[in-house]
Amino acid sequence: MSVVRVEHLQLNYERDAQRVEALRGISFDVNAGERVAIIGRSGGGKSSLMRVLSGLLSPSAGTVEAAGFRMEAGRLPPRAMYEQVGLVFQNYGLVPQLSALQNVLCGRLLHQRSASSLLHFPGEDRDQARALLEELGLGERLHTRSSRLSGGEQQRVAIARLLHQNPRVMLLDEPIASLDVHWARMAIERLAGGGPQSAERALIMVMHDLNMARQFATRVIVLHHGEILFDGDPDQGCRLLEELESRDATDGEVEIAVNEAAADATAPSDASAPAPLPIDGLWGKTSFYVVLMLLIAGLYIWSAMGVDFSVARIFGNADHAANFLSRMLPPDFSVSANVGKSLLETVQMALIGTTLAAIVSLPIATLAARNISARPFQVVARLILNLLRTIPSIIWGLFFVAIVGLGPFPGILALTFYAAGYLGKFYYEGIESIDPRPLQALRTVGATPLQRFRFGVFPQVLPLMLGYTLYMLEYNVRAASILGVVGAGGIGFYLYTYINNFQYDRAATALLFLLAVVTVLDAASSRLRARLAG
Ligand SMILES: Nc1ncnc2c1ncn2[C@@H]1O[C@H](COP(=O)(O)OP(=O)(O)OP(=O)(O)O)[C@@H](O)[C@H]1O
Repeated sequence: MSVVRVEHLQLNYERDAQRVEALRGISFDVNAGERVAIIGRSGGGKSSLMRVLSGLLSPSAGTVEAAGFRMEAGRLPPRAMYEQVGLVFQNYGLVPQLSALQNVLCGRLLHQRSASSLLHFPGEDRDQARALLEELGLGERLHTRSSRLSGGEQQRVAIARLLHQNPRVMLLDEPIASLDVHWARMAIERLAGGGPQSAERALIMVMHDLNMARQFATRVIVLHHGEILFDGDPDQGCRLLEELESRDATDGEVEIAVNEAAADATAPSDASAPAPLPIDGLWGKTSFYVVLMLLIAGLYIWSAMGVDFSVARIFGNADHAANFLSRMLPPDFSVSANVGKSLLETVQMALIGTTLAAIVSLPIATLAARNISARPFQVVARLILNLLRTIPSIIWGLFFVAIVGLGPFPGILALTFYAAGYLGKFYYEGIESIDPRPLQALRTVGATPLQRFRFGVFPQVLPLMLGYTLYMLEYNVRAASILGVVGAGGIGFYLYTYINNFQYDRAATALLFLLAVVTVLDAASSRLRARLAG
């Protein structure tokens, strides 16, 4: 009984405004119980075929039917197909920050319908995932982050995930390339299912190792330049490819020899003679840089004149500066109690403001990220974040003092709004920089968009987000220290009052306290951020 039917399948890519025909109208059927190896030279279209069979790309023309689900031009399959069709990616497609066990559990995402599955998987699923990993020799690595596993171990985790998904059609893009013969045999036998299951399953595997293809496949398809060159007996197919490869290798040698001869013939007779200097080009470049430097210098002079910038004014008023500094010393520590209390309030404001900003900005950033959100949401979310960022925290402070009155509360709101603008930008840029391959893999286990965010995006971006949030906290302590100027709480109130009343020795105490707190916080935050980055 055929479980995969491919008819006149074409797949084109666009590259540099040119059409690349990766698959040129191929047709074949695969029956339950078959183990088909797709082999061929590099660029022949093997991975492209896998992407279409797994529903990651829709055909440019022709149709594909996998386990009863039909795909055609512009039509991707429904999520339900992944109950029947699964894929092991060439690059494994594991989420690097999740453990081996968690990655395998992702194979069951299609079956997890309750919201609680975003936090934990049922015990039965966990037991089965554990057993699969033990079977594949990874019993000691259950809780190891997949990024810390070797290539062969990662490949076995990806195979265990597919086994946990347990589809009828198993697609495998070089599934055993990193495995030794023992684990390769073990994995293929396990995938084929053994017993009654083997009659129901179909394995379609891209393979580079022809010995493995001979050993493990019941049928071989040779893909060459997007066309099927051969479909049938494994030994015959592998021999054909070997011939093709040796013929191409010989052609290559001839080509290289011909090219070398041609290069010799055109080489200048005195190879050691220096090449003449392109005088015109050199002068052109130099004059360009001279003009550029003059323009930049002009820009600085224009700006300095515009703001009446004068070095003489700094040095000419040195006695004022000395007077100002001398009045700060020695600091008046009699105000330590008040200053200490307001400094504590400053830190509390920054802590609450930053936390609220992180909570507010995460959903907005998710909507703003190009790789996971739709265009209209991106535009609106980015506009909101731009607006929040454009207004300085002190102006937000003024707004909120006018709305809710004096005290630290409007200060917290000001910090929340201002920091949310920055954090949102940092977060969405972080989300856009994640590795897209694990997300694709989660699509092929039938994960919902929310599940893809929870298990694919969030673990990848979390260390980065925590780092940014800590950095924002550092920044917010400084920002909170000035909000008191507009009556929005914190140490700024005392700083402003002391300076206005010419009590510079008291202001010095407030500044020293602030410096101490900021220094301690910076050191702690840098350490934490370094650990998160590692
Ligand atoms: N995203 C893409 N955009 C443009 N062209 C692509 C893209 N992916 C693949 N191609 C082109 O399509 C053709 C088939 O590529 P494909 O990756 O399917 O080959 P392959 O047989 O899997 O190669 P390999 O054995 O090296 O992995 C190649 O010419 C390749 O350059």
